[in-house]
Amino acid sequence: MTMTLNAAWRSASRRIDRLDARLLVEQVATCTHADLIAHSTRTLSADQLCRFEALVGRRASGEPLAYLLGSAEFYGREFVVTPAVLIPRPETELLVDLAIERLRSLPNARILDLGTGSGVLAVTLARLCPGALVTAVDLSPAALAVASGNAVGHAVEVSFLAGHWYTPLGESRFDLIVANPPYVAHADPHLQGDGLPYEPRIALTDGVVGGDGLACLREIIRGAVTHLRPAGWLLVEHGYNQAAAVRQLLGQQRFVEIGSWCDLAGIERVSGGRLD
Ligand SMILES: C[S@@+](CC[C@H](N)C(=O)[O-])C[C@H]1O[C@@H](n2cnc3c(N)ncnc32)[C@H](O)[C@@H]1O
Repeated sequence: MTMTLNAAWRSASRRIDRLDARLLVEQVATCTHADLIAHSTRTLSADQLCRFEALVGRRASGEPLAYLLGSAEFYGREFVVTPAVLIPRPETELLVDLAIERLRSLPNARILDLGTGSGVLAVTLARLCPGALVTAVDLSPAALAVASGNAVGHAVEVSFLAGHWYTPLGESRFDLIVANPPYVAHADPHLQGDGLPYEPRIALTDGVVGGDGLACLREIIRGAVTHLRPAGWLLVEHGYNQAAAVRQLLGQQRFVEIGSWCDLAGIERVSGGRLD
C-alpha cells in the first residue's frame, strides 16, 4: 500500500498533533515543509508508510517527538538527542542568557557545565564565546557520547569528562559554573506523566526516597566554592517551587549578589550568585 504525503499527514493528524504529524511525514519522506506543500501528491512508498505508521503509533502512546525525530532545538540550533539524554527545555535557555551577560567582560573565561546531557549548554556557550575554555561533566557515558557528537556537529571544542559532579576535575577552577541538574523529587507524580517516563531517570531526579529533590543542587552549590575562581559565578536551574530553598543554600556558602531569575512564564527557574 502507498499513500500521498498529504493523505498520510491528514490521516495521522486525527491521532496525533497536526504539527507533530507534519514533522514525522517530513522526516520519513526526507523532505522539507516547502516540499510537502509543493509536492503533496508525491507518494510514500510501502516501506516509508510502514515506518511512518510506526512513528505515529509511538507518538500516540506518548513517546516524545524529539526522540522520534532524533533532534531538538535549543537556543536557535539543532541538537541530536537520543533516549540517553534529557530533551532540552526552553526554560534552560535562560541559563545561557544569564551566562552570556556575565561572560561579556571575560573573553577567555573558563566555563564548567555540570550534568551536560546532550551538551546543549556547553556547546551553545562554546559557540557564543569563542575564546572560552569549556569543560562539561556527566555521570552517563551514553549522554557524553551524544554531547561530544553535538560538539563536533557545531564545530566547537569542549572537554568532556565522565564522573560524579566535580570528581573528575581535580583542583581545576572556573570563572563560571552552569548546571541544570536533576531536581524533581523522587515522589513527584509528574515523573509518571507527559513523556517523562521516556527520559533518563538519572536526568530527572536525585532518586532520594522521601527527599525534596535538592540533593544534587546541595552538592553542586557546596562544591562550587572550591571550584570557582575569585568572583566567579554559579548559575543553576531548579524546579518551579525551589527558588527560595536554592537561594538559602547559596546564602549558606560564600556567595553574594544572590538572585533568582524568571523564565518566560514568569516563574523563578534559575538562581545563582557570585563567589565573594
Ligand atoms: C536535567 S539533565 C540536564 C541535561 C542538559 N544540561 C540540559 O540542560 O538539557 C541532568 C544531567 O545530569 C546528569 N547527572 C545526574 N547525576 C549526575 C552526577 N552525580 N554527576 C554528574 N552528572 C550527573 C544526568 O546524566 C543528566 O545528563
